[in-house]
Amino acid sequence: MKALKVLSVASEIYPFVKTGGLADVVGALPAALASEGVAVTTLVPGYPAVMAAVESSTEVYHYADLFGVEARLVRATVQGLDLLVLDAPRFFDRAGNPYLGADGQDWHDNPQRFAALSRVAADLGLGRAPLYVPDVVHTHDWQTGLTAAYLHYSGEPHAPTVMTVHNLAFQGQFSPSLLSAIGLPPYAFGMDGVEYYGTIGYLKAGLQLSDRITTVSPTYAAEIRTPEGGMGFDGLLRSRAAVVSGILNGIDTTTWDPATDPLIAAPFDLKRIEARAANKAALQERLGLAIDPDAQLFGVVSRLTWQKGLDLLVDRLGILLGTGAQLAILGSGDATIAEGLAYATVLNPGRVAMVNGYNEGLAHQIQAGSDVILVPSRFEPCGLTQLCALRYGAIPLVARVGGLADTIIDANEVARAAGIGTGIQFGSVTPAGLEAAILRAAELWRDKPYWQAMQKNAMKTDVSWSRPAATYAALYRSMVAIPQ
Ligand SMILES: Nc1ncnc2c1ncn2[C@@H]1O[C@H](COP(=O)(O)OP(=O)(O)O[C@H]2O[C@H](CO)[C@@H](O)[C@H](O)[C@H]2O)[C@@H](O)[C@H]1O
Repeated sequence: MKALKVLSVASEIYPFVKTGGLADVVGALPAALASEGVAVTTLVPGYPAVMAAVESSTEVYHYADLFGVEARLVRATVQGLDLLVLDAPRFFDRAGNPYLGADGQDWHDNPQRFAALSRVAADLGLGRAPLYVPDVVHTHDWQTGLTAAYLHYSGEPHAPTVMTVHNLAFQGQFSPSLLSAIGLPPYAFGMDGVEYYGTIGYLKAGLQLSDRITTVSPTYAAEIRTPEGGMGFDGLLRSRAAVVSGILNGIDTTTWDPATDPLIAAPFDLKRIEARAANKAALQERLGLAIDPDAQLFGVVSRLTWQKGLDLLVDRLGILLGTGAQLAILGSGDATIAEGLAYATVLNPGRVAMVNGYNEGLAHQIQAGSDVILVPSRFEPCGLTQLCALRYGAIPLVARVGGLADTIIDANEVARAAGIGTGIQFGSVTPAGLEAAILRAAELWRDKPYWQAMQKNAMKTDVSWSRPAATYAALYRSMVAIPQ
């Protein structure tokens, strides 16, 4: 079968630039899809970290004036990834976060920066760079949403588009006065175009004008079509329900392999599950927690935002500690949430530890050494942390929302009797809901044979990219038949 050429377009990609799970998925898709006969090329902005990684490249296109700046589009293979890099120094050669300046505010020219990324993706989709012409254009999140608009308003034949929503909370809304500056015609500013509650909506444009829409779990695909979960887009998504689907994320099972992980203290697998104990002791030691094999150790690896529900944990910390448990947190983000958690460590030395920051090694150690991984999210499109937890035999305790609902089998009475169950879910994402789940976790912890059965069930769960990749490949193949 002829390899299908898919242009994936995103504002971040692991291992070069990551602020969240989007980067992990964008970085993992190419390898996962290669075995499905799909050749993915990823278009990303030329941030300093990306430019530094590019050793040699070929120029594919040159822009004398891309929304006011000069730019080159170059192609390079870096660490096995086939990249198209938008080298536009005046937009992307800036230290720090892809979206925010050192003052924590959005870069003032974000509308132009991400319009430029989308404009280039559209030019490729229109076949304007003969060195690379994709069969399908796959965009991710609001930063690439205008791609579908540029293609649509070109009025020319072009590659079909699919947009994946990793998080509906980030919508990219900008002033309508920018319409001509970002190269859109006046008639694009309507309900069936890019207009969104009086603004130009980048995510709106993608959701309205892409041929297909996916999100990262079936449950989230259903939730976003409801007023509670739609964040303003439920009506649009209901009207486009026929082209909306949910495809679960996977994780890189080579990087996340407890049998070979060089970042953890002691390797283990299904047959040597008892070796987890050495990882637990090493983690307790590293974080200054009491070295106690019997204390149930809860771990958190998370962005600290309202979405992730960690304020609920602060609220019910007393309950958790009351069961004799310990808590290890790694997170970065919202200063108020971080302060609440840091204060808890001061009050509970040896029982609560918090590391504020981004740390990959520690993330692996928390997965390998914790007994439970907490993910009390208010909403969760898919979630990767609980997938890593399954693979590492750390029992996920999760809110029953989005991809968390789809990936964890709750160890309720029926599941327990049947010997199935991979984790603990709670339905009401409130302090009381979390409290009940923590108390259930404590009770299950006392039933050691069942706890170990759960760990084994968890570790046997397929969290790889193989099934999702096959589903994406089938979707792309169904799209190349779309007449434009
Ligand atoms: N301080 C830290 N140090 C080290 N590692 C850290 C870390 N904080 C987070 N991580 C890791 O980064 C990844 C983030 O994944 P999430 O699924 O939580 O993504 P996020 O909510 O950012 O993204 C959105 O996109 C992804 C991808 O589609 C969806 O799964 C998700 O539901 C959606 O909200 C996880 O592997 C996590 O362990």
